[in-house]
Amino acid sequence: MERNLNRFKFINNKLLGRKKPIIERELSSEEEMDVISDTSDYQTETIADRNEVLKDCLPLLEDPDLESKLNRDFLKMYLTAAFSLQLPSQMTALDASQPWILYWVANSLYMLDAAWLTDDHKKRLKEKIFVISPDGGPFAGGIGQLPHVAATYAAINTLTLCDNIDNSWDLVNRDAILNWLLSIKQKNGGFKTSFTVGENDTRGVYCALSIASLLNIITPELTENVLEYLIACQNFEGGFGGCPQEDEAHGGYTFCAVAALAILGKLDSINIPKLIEWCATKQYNEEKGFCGRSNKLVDGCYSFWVGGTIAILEAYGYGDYIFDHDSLREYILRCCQDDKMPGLRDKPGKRPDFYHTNYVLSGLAITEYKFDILDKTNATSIIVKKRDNIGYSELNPVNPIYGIPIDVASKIYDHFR
Ligand SMILES: CC(C)=CCC/C(C)=C/CC/C(C)=C/COP(=O)(O)OP(=O)(O)O
Ligand SMILES: [Zn+2]
Repeated sequence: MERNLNRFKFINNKLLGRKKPIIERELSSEEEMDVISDTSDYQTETIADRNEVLKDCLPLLEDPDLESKLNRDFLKMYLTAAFSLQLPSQMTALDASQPWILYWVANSLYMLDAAWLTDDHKKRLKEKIFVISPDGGPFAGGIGQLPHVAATYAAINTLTLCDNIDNSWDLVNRDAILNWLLSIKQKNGGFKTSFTVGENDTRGVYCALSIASLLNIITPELTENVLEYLIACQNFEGGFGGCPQEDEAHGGYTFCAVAALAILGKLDSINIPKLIEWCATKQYNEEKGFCGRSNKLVDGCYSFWVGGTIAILEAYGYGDYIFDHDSLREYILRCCQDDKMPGLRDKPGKRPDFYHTNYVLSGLAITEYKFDILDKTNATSIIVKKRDNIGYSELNPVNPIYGIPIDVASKIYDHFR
């Protein structure tokens, strides 16, 4: 047993993960019948971790006294407190992510009820963004920091949610943002996160294209080689890794690649059936929610990263029932909220936070609507219909490509055209 454990640790540490060689074999249909996933004899860290999660989730999923209902008022209290209370000191770790916090809070409030994001909130959000970057962009994560593509994405989404309060959309320096995006563009079609430094992966591509399409500053120079870069990120699993020809498929990087392809109007350039299969297999039967990578743990934020990817596919006509909507709702409503702690969380045992509140809520909104698109060359022209026979949490529908409500995305798009 001890020997086995060491062997599995060796396999886990040295062979699994990003360096794992890929072995694919076609099975005959008879062989397929014999393949039963039976891990009962083995104990690996992965299996032990998942069993712990199941121990926490199953009682909540099966509790007859627990109601599968969103506690909207509790969430409102949690989100509005962000405007009046000093944030806890542990949040200094997010010092370079200030526009992200603003976006998560504003977006969550707006999804719950557009009127809950008041004009006073909007003015304060807008002021904060322009205090960080008084020149109107590109935007940094905090005062005195370098402009960053993810901070600029979050800042533009926040200003979009603020609905041009005090004419703030016209204070955005679109020329400076375009020139800066071109300065972080790489020859291989990717984007670095900052000028000369930072990561180059599908997050950068998505943020750059999302910003540029909302502000109407997309040029041929900006999109040169981007399609080739994204196509090369889809791997044998069907999902997308962060970088071309390199990475394990991951829900976050897959969302970024698929949303970027939608903005380019090029979803038909990838292997859609494999992508659908990969997305569908990220939902666990037992926990009912999504994980972000094969054999990893369920996490509420993938309700959006994977659920949003599926909603994009649905909008572009690639299928209506790629995942089990009712099951995801059960995971979200029973395992991601708690009547003692406001806010939404990754999984039972974790503390709620603004990031998970935003993406779990966005995922919940996605379960309640059917997605379609009016004009495939305009990613803000997504439309929705309420799904039949599914619960309703009175959430404003989200445009899954931009991660903001449909109405505000199309409003800023129209403003700059
Ligand atoms: C717009 C933008 C910048 C989007 C970012 C998308 C993205 C990459 C999201 C992933 C976030 C996440 C939960 C990472 C955890 O990885 P992990 O390895 O700790 O967790 P795992 O075990 O679930 O894979
Ligand atoms: Zn998460």
